[in-house]
Amino acid sequence: MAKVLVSDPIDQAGIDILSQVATVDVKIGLTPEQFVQAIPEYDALMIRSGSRITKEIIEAGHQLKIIGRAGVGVDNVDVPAATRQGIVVVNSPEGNTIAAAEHAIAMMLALSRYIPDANASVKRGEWDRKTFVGAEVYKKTLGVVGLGKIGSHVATAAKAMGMKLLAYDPFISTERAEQLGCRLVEVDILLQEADYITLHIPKTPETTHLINAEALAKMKPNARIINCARGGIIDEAALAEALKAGKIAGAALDVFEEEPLKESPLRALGKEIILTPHLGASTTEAQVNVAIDVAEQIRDVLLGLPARSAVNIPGLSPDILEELRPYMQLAETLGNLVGQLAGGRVDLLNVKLQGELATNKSQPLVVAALKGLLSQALRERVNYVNASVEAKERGIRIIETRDAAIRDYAGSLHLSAKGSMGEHSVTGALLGDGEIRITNIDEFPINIPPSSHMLFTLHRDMPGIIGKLGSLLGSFNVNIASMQVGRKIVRGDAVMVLSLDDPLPDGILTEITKVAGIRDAYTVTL
Ligand SMILES: NC(=O)C1=CN([C@@H]2O[C@H](COP(=O)(O)OP(=O)(O)OC[C@H]3O[C@@H](n4cnc5c(N)ncnc54)[C@H](O)[C@@H]3O)[C@@H](O)[C@H]2O)C=CC1
Ligand SMILES: O=C(O)CCC(=O)C(=O)O
Repeated sequence: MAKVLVSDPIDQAGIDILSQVATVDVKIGLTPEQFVQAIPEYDALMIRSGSRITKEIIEAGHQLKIIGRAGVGVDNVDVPAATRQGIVVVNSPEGNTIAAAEHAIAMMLALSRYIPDANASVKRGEWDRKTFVGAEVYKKTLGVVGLGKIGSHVATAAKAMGMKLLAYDPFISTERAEQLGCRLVEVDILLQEADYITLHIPKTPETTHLINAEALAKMKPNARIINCARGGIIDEAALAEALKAGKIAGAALDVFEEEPLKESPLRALGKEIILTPHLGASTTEAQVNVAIDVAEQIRDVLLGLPARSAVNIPGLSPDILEELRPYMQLAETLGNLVGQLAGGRVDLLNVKLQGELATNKSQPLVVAALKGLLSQALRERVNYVNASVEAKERGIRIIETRDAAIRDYAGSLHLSAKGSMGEHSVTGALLGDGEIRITNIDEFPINIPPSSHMLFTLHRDMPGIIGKLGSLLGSFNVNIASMQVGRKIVRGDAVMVLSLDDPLPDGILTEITKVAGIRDAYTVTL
């Protein structure tokens, strides 16, 4: 049975789903060293934001097939390292949207009315009504940085509270912003005009310290900023300075440059700052949602099915995959075949998507062809996740072309590869029942299904050659299952394709090329 390691607190609903297909070990609070030691025996790993999955941990996970992040941000996983190792990384893009948005709204209101400090003072036995005179959000301007799922929900709620809305998001259309009642502006305008700023962007090199001393200096003295997105988007030292100097009025932070928050000048500040320990997703509802969402994906991947929210397999959604499934096998088989014909060290793969396959949706077929091409070298180490990375690292150039003209089949795939044994091409298609047919080899027409052991020859079409080859194979005790000749003109160049019941013994290829008229011979194992 497969084994899953759960290294952060996950709702029981998720554990129950995992237990349908795997043995589940819950081990919270592992040190990096303990992680490296533990991980080799696991097929899957399920985490929240508490575990940092480094390259070292990933490289030690020899059996890992999937890392599931029960939440949105995958910045605590070294995704490139996982991709290189062929490990699918999945998340739950929507399971905690509402929880995080509501936390941001709660932070905005709590900050405006000093609720945490007022509450603490009453609990201390005080009755101080002067210190905690707050501000209304009604008719104030909220600047939303990042108008994605969470930012959109925050905008909708804030609009209902009578706030005016600005938004900064270079990847969102003006129409979408207008639909949400937001005026789309540049970041500087937002910083200068907003009374409240709320951040809902991922942490990337571009967004790291987006809110630094310079940005803080542009904000109004009455402005308050909320970060329920990711630590490090705000420069914490600069924020502490700005709050101390009264350059802005307040800040509410749920996320920090380093978590858990250690020694920090932020702790020394008063009612103008609220700090929560990364609670954005911490609602019962969100935790059930993300646990179920991610556990289902882990279960599916362990059962050999696709994941619906893989962050490192672009374009391979289950719907598209379902539609393309029969063609994926075709692409892999042809990739494997052309890779063997072209020899090792392929440096160019040309993939032509023909007929009804000539659409953008067919892009995963290129990945499948690459997977097939690399399978001789990498065996089970290559998969849909790492095929493109592996190809790039090996310097394989990929040319993808589309030709919508319908030929003999509704959709067909033409691959050509240049390698150490020259340039070779194959074309293939599917019969009505989904059976694969190789329809062309090196531009010679044939019609043959792939088989485990195949022999291809390039020869002159002349009497007696088939018989000689048959006798030679017979003398080596190799049984021929089927045979076909493809030629363009009578007595011209031709290819012969043989399906064999047995693998070819060593040395026989040299004997085959000694047969008069045979120029080249290639064996292929599929
Ligand atoms: N505090 C917590 O517990 C939680 C935090 N999060 C964090 O909230 C953030 C937002 O999550 P979602 O709304 O689900 O993501 P999303 O992907 O739906 O939205 C992110 C938006 O940011 C925009 N964006 C990307 N780069 C940008 C840039 N340089 N400048 C401005 N906008 C940019 C994108 O166009 C997108 O519209 C993420 O960082 C996520 O990790 C999410 C859930 C819980
Ligand atoms: O797992 C958590 O509680 C954190 C959630 C979060 O930050 C995210 O989903 O990006």
